[in-house]
Amino acid sequence: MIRGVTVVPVTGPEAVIRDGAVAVADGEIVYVGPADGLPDGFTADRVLGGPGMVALPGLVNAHTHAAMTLFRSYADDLPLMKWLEEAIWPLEQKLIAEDVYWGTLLACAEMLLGGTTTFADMYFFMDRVAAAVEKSGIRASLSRGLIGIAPNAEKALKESRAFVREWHGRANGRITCMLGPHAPYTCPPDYLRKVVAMAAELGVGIHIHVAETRQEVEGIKKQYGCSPVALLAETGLLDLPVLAAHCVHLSPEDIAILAAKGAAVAHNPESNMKLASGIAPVTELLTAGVTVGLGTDGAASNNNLDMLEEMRSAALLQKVAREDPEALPAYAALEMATIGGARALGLGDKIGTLQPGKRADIILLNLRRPHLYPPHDVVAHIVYAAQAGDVDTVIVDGNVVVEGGRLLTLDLDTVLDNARHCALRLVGKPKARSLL
Ligand SMILES: N[C@@H](CCSC[C@H]1O[C@@H](n2cnc3c(=O)[nH]cnc32)[C@H](O)[C@@H]1O)C(=O)O
Ligand SMILES: [Zn+2]
Repeated sequence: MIRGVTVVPVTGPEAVIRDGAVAVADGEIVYVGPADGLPDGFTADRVLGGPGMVALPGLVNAHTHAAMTLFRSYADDLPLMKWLEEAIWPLEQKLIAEDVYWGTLLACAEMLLGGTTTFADMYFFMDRVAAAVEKSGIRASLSRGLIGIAPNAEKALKESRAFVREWHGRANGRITCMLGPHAPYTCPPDYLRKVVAMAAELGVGIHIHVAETRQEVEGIKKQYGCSPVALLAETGLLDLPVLAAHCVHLSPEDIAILAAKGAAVAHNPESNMKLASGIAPVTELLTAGVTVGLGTDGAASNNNLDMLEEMRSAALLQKVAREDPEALPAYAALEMATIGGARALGLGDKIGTLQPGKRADIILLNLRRPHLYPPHDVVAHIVYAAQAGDVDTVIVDGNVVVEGGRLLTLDLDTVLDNARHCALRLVGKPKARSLL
């Protein structure tokens, strides 16, 4: 049980419970409300919380490549295609299973300590990613990245099927799976059709990068005579549950298609800013009724996995883009980082708000900090002023994994040392400013 806290359940813009309580049994939330409204005779084996603490749903990072933490600050200040083709993809050729395991554990440590309880990942060596998720105690939706034009395209598709069969629903349901065709520019329509057939057969959704850059949209138009979104609709991909990352360059028709098909978008404002990809039409997407989650993308293009910071960036970016301070208000950003992301991952019934019947993915922020005083507006504080270091407690699926700002599931020094060792082997000769 959590008590003596302010509860922000993310069930409505005004829903704030002062002196609230959240009770959990068998990993499920059984009560959310005022502390004095708890059922008579309710006893708890363990009581968390205290003055100055705020309980809210764990944050959902709706798009990342966790093991790319190993490439953090390896290649900065480049546009997407140059970054991918000249820096990242050559290094990824050298990745071994061990690297992905330690890189993912590093990401899980960073995310949990910053209040993220769920992430959507697209990468490879996914068995190792799943093992890291299982060990760290975080929740994740995992997709094996598929590049249709690569020599391993068919093999990767087979691997995906085996991966979904083995891992979907594992770790007490903390792990779910999707198929991960990388993007329309790396997966030709015929390949996408095979992915669609397999996803339908397995009963899983699809995680894909869409309309990330102007160059992508122009290339697809030239090759197929339509937009990336229209091309995906044509292959039948949008008839399945879809998590579309980026969606920066969309026409009004594209937005209408996404809305009509019920596709969800993962908005990644910091990655989009850093790679100078552009500004996603988040306000228009929300107005059209599209589900929008929030993601960091990989640490190599962000360069952190901090969802509190990402909420702030999302809100500020919409305001600047539209020259409208009322655009994407604090509560809308908080929704995107919680229930929006949960829905985008197909987990809207399970997580994303604090409500009875949902799994207990709960975080406590400590508001008794100089930069969070005085607390005029708790939601504005969470979005505009809080930092990862304010996360005190993290609960995933009813298990306490962070307490007093310390990770209980992993030995941090071991994770850091192994990640450094992997990074050093990958780059060979460190660059001048490297501290490896
Ligand atoms: N190369 C893999 C499959 C790709 S996994 C997903 C890929 O997405 C790449 N990636 C990361 N961020 C972005 C982005 O913002 N846009 C496009 N691709 C990205 C990432 O580097 C990785 O190569 C194989 O051997 O089968
Ligand atoms: Zn990505």
